[in-house]
Amino acid sequence: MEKLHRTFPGTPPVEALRGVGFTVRAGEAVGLLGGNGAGKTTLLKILSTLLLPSAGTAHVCGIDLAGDGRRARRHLGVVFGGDRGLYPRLSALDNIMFFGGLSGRHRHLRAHALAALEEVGLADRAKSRVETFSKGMRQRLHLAVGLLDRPCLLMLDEPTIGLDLMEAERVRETIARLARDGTAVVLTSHYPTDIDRLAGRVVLLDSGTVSHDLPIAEFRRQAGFTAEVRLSGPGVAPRDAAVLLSDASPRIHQDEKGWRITFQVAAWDAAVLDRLTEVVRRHPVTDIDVDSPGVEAVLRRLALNHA
Ligand SMILES: Nc1ncnc2c1ncn2[C@@H]1O[C@H](COP(=O)(O)OP(=O)(O)OP(=O)(O)O)[C@@H](O)[C@H]1O
Repeated sequence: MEKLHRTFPGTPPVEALRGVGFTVRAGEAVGLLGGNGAGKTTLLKILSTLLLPSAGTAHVCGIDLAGDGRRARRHLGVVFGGDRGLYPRLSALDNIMFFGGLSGRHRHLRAHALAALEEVGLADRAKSRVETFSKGMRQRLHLAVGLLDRPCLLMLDEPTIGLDLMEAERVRETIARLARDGTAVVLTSHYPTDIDRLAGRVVLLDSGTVSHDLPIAEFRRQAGFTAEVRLSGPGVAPRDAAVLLSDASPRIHQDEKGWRITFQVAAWDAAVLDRLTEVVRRHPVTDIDVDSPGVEAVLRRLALNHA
């Protein structure tokens, strides 16, 4: 994508995209993030040829999306979250055959449809009506439709929305496998876990422009700390522990079961470890949890800086 602009007419006009450009390589999964109204859906619509940009260009597998949308579409897969866009009274196989037919694919359609169902773990339910499917199964069927043409670019808009933990994980596993096998993936999600688990890179949109485009490890470093540590123990929170850790802004939580002190480590070094050891030596610490910052911590920090 290069310098993509999209303005929606109105008074005043809305500039949804203001010069967005980035590249997604084969086998790369990019997490497309941004608050409500940042421009994610507009961008996905342009990339799936549903909307033309006001200016700028985008290519998929070397094909100009605006110039030859029909040919480009054969290389694109689009998966939206939620229940939209399936025919409940048709079987899974008939749904996928229908959408395959619409995209102009006729040769070996049935065999490809069955292979896509196999890929998402629905082969044994191929003949069942979609109205008998759980949300997770419907979402996997959406994925199967998106996979039918073996797209080189797969776009997923909130692919795990409304799914339980197990189903969300199954969907994520399928997406991760596709990226490993060489598909370029662009994924939006308001669930940080999706991005943490899947994205190799994060592109953050802010009011229609790219504010961050970083490998995931570097994006996580924007959180401003290396680790969050939680110490807990029985009884009353030790005051000197908070003093020992004072430059790490410790937060103390006390309840009837005991205490918990949470603090952030900017960078691990001997001084931090010494102070931690001192707390453990002086007090009956029963648990130490250490977490690296995830995407959520970064987004929280950026939102705070914004405010
Ligand atoms: N058809 C339209 N007509 C007018 N304005 C629109 C239209 N579609 C989107 N917009 C506006 O463009 C901006 C970007 O919207 P978009 O839906 O792309 O954001 P988003 O990042 O997908 O947000 P969300 O996370 O809430 O889905 C918003 O200000 C929105 O109101």
